[in-house]
Amino acid sequence: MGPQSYPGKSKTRTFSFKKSVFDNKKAIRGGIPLVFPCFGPWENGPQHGFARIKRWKKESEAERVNGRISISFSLEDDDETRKMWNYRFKLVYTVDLGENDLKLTLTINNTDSKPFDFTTLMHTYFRCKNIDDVRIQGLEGLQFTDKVAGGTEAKEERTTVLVDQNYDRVYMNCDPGKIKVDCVGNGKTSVALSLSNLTDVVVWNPWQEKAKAMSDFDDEEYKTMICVEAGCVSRTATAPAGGSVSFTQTLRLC
Ligand SMILES: O=P(O)(O)OC[C@H]1O[C@H](O)[C@H](O)[C@@H](O)[C@@H]1O
Repeated sequence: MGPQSYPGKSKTRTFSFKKSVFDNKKAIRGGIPLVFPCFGPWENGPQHGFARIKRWKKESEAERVNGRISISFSLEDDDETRKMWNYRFKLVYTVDLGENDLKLTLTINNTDSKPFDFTTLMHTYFRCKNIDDVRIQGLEGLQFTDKVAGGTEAKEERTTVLVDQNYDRVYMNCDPGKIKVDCVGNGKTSVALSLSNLTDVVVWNPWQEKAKAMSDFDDEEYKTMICVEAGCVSRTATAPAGGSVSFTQTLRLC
């Protein structure tokens, strides 16, 4: 689940795929799916966990304050989630939209009497006019795991990252206020990320061959999307019994 479009200045900035259907079985490809409690392949359940395929409830009515609109949704454990992962929890996701920014906060409440470990991520799909123009700033000097190269680690040397092939990298220990994605939306827009507790950023585009093999991906759609996903995935986070942990990403048009 996640906002399916980000209508800053009346233009759609995030991306939804033509072939995506929400059926509670498979994740939607587009918007900002929420990954929890496991990023990547998961031995107990579906890839990236169950949060993105479950139907969430409205937690509060939409509220308009000082030109912003905000609404919260929640997801609690049920028989199905406990079969995969035997913990009680309540996730609260707050979407707070201003004229030029979108603030997304995921709070993971552990309602159980034992602590649990998890990984989580906001899997943002940005729409772009042309992937060849997209540039990502703020990754220079970071260690990354290259999943396409079998999980090898390397250091990013470039000040500006462009994606021109099958790309799946987990950048670690990111500066929470430095990452910026240029030339998204209409091709002239930049979006700056401001992160709290989300220390990793995954950059993903499956490129031509891999996209062709994916049933919910049109053959040419890889050219008009880039995923820049803020998460806590290279290490697990812990929610203590009865406690909570919050993660925030703000996307600001600049
Ligand atoms: O196809 P999905 O389950 O939605 O995952 C899409 C992608 O998500 C992340 O970016 C992972 O790093 C990739 O390895 C994965 O392929």
